Amino acid sequence: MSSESSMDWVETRCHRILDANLDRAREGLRILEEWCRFGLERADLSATCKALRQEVGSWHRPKFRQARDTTHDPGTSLSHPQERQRTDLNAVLLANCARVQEALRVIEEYGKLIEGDLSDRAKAMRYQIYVLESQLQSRDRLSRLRQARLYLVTSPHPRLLEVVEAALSAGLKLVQYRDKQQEDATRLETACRLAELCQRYGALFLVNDRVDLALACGADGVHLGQQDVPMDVARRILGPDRIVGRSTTSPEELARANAEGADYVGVGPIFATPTKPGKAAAGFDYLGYARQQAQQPFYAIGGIDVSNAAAVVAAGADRLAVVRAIMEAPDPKAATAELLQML
Ligand SMILES: Cc1ncc(COP(=O)(O)OP(=O)(O)O)c(N)n1
Ligand SMILES: Cc1nc(C(=O)O)sc1CCOP(=O)(O)O
Ligand SMILES: [Mg+2]
Repeated sequence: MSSESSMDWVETRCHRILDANLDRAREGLRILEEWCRFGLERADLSATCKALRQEVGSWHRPKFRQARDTTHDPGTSLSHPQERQRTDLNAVLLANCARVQEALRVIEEYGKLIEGDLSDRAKAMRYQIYVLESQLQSRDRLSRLRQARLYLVTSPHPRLLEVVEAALSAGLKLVQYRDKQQEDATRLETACRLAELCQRYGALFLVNDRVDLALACGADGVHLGQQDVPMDVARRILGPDRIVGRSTTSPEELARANAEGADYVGVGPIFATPTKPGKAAAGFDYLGYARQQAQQPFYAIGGIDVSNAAAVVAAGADRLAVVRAIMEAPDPKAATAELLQML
């Protein structure tokens, strides 16, 4: 093969690679656009996806399409089990964000051999997709939070991961790691393991009190009490895309949580509880008040289990947070399933 033809040979194959990845990027953007438009009903996000998709389309030169040779493409029959698996909507969004990012990375690299401007534009767009992914994750976190009716707040347990996994296997979708005794190194390690476990089950994972630990383990958010850092500090540290919850026990505390834009609030303790000794019950009166006044999802908490969950729901709670009802259950999976059934 002469050097000229070998150059043509490489160039033709680079055109094929660019052709395939331009299609891949456009297809992935279309999938994200459909959720933004019909799922989130977010005109701004769907317009962003549409504009990005149109721009990628404008890069698709005829010479790239002419290089297409699907018949001899060995990749058409290749597949990986993970490509067929989508555990939930979030997995669809994440997989297609990754698909677009990878395609743009390929266009950026091979574009350097063909068209420098194309490479630069692919690199710039890739960073836009990272931002879009965070926005989708944030919207997704809040929509997943709204769907989560049962909230497990953990307590120290010799087989903590096992208990939490049992509850996750029953369909639990919201976990908060709460441990006031351990030293930080152990808490960080446990938080990281719980974060990984929850991600595997498509559940949201938050850390109690400690914004630093929440940041370090990549948690979906943090739960703040009345004595913890201000909400704006937590958001500045975690970024705008994470969930920040606040405990409330009174109309004054609820008003403050509403004003500071808490993503959700705890409402309790409904009943006095040994898990939080010394805190008087706020009772059904405050629960009824919160139902009227809360401007965000609220979780009734404090002394709740299967024996009184129906009464708490009847008194106005749509969502429940529990510690002992699952952490101290002989069968955490069954206890979780029963509570979910009641919600
Ligand atoms: C969902 C939920 N609601 C309330 C609390 C209590 O938080 P806080 O007031 O910070 O008290 P401690 O949990 O820190 O003892 C919570 N953790 N989760
Ligand atoms: C962690 C916590 N916060 C509360 C509040 O009212 O803010 S009550 C509580 C403990 C709830 O434990 P159990 O489900 O075992 O009663
Ligand atoms: Mg606290």
